Amino acid sequence: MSGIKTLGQFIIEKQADFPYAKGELSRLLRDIGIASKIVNREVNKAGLVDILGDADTINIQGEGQKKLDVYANEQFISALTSGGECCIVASEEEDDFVRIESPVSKNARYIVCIDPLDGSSNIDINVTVGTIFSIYRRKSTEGPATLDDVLQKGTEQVAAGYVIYGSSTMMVYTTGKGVNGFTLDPSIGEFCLSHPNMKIPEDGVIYSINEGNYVHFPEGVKKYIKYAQVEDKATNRPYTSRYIGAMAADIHRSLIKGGIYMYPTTSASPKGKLRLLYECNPMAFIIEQAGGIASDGLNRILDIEPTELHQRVAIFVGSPKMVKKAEEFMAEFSPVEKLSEKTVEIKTA
Ligand SMILES: O=P(O)(O)OC[C@H]1O[C@](O)(COP(=O)(O)O)[C@@H](O)[C@@H]1O
Ligand SMILES: [Mg+2]
Ligand SMILES: [Mg+2]
Repeated sequence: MSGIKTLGQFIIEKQADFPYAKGELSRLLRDIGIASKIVNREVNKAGLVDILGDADTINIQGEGQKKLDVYANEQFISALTSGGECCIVASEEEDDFVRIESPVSKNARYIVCIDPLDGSSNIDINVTVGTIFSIYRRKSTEGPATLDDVLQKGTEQVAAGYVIYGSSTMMVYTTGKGVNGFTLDPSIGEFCLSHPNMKIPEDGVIYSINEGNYVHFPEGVKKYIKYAQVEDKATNRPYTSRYIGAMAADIHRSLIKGGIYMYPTTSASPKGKLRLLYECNPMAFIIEQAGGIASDGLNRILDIEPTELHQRVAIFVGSPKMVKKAEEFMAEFSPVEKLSEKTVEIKTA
């Protein structure tokens, strides 16, 4: 056979990295791969069938759902239900976590957190969208899995990945032993290893942020953006600005080319906009595994203790040199510091 290695073959080969594992995680990844191929099929013909546009429903986040948000959510839950390895799915599109109670999942011990369709506002205009997922092991096997099993820190992830439905369709994932990327070959209907052992460049020249929110950004972010725009040949500035509006795609670009992606707090979203469980933790795990950094501007994303299912958080993620620089600005101008300065002012007045 040719030198092609399919996702299925790769997963089986990597099973040897986990000698005590029974293949459940591999089967879970396989199920996610299958659902993503079904979603890919619909995304690719979205303009031809009645699947574009709004679903006329609102999710728990208060965001209008697209028909494809709903469709992708159903496909992933259905694949994870019939696969038998998942006991709970926590989805961005569901108000509460979904407990999987089928005869085949009786002994299932994995939790999947998922953003079934990321960047869904791109779908109507034929621009890249994605899927982001994160996998945890249940804390205990006693009784039914609970919310406590879902609310684990990002450091507890056993695997995470994303799929981007772009000019080609790719799945990128990690099980904590590096990052590998697979491109869907439509002629054989298989994800094939195309980007082995992915490493993010140490530095980059692309910054990615929704600059329309500029006036609402914290001072540290405003200062970083100005820094990015100043001419300085020694540090390759001014940087280039790029923003697709689908986190998975924007971070994928950083992973390949180097760069920083930021979604800070704003006055409209004082806790940040992106979701810790479905978006930030999985992308942070992948980027760290590729040699990058992911923080909320001051603290490592993976160390944040989740307290609620749909928790939001600020994120600065990408090439280590760029994220460290942005963190320097955040530390210098953080509200915490400002608050203490203010306290001093009040005390001395
Ligand atoms: O339009 P904004 O505010 O820049 O937000 C874009 C961000 O929101 C998201 O689209 C949220 O994803 P969903 O489509 O899953 O809700 C991110 O992927 C993206 O980076
Ligand atoms: Mg999203
Ligand atoms: Mg989504």
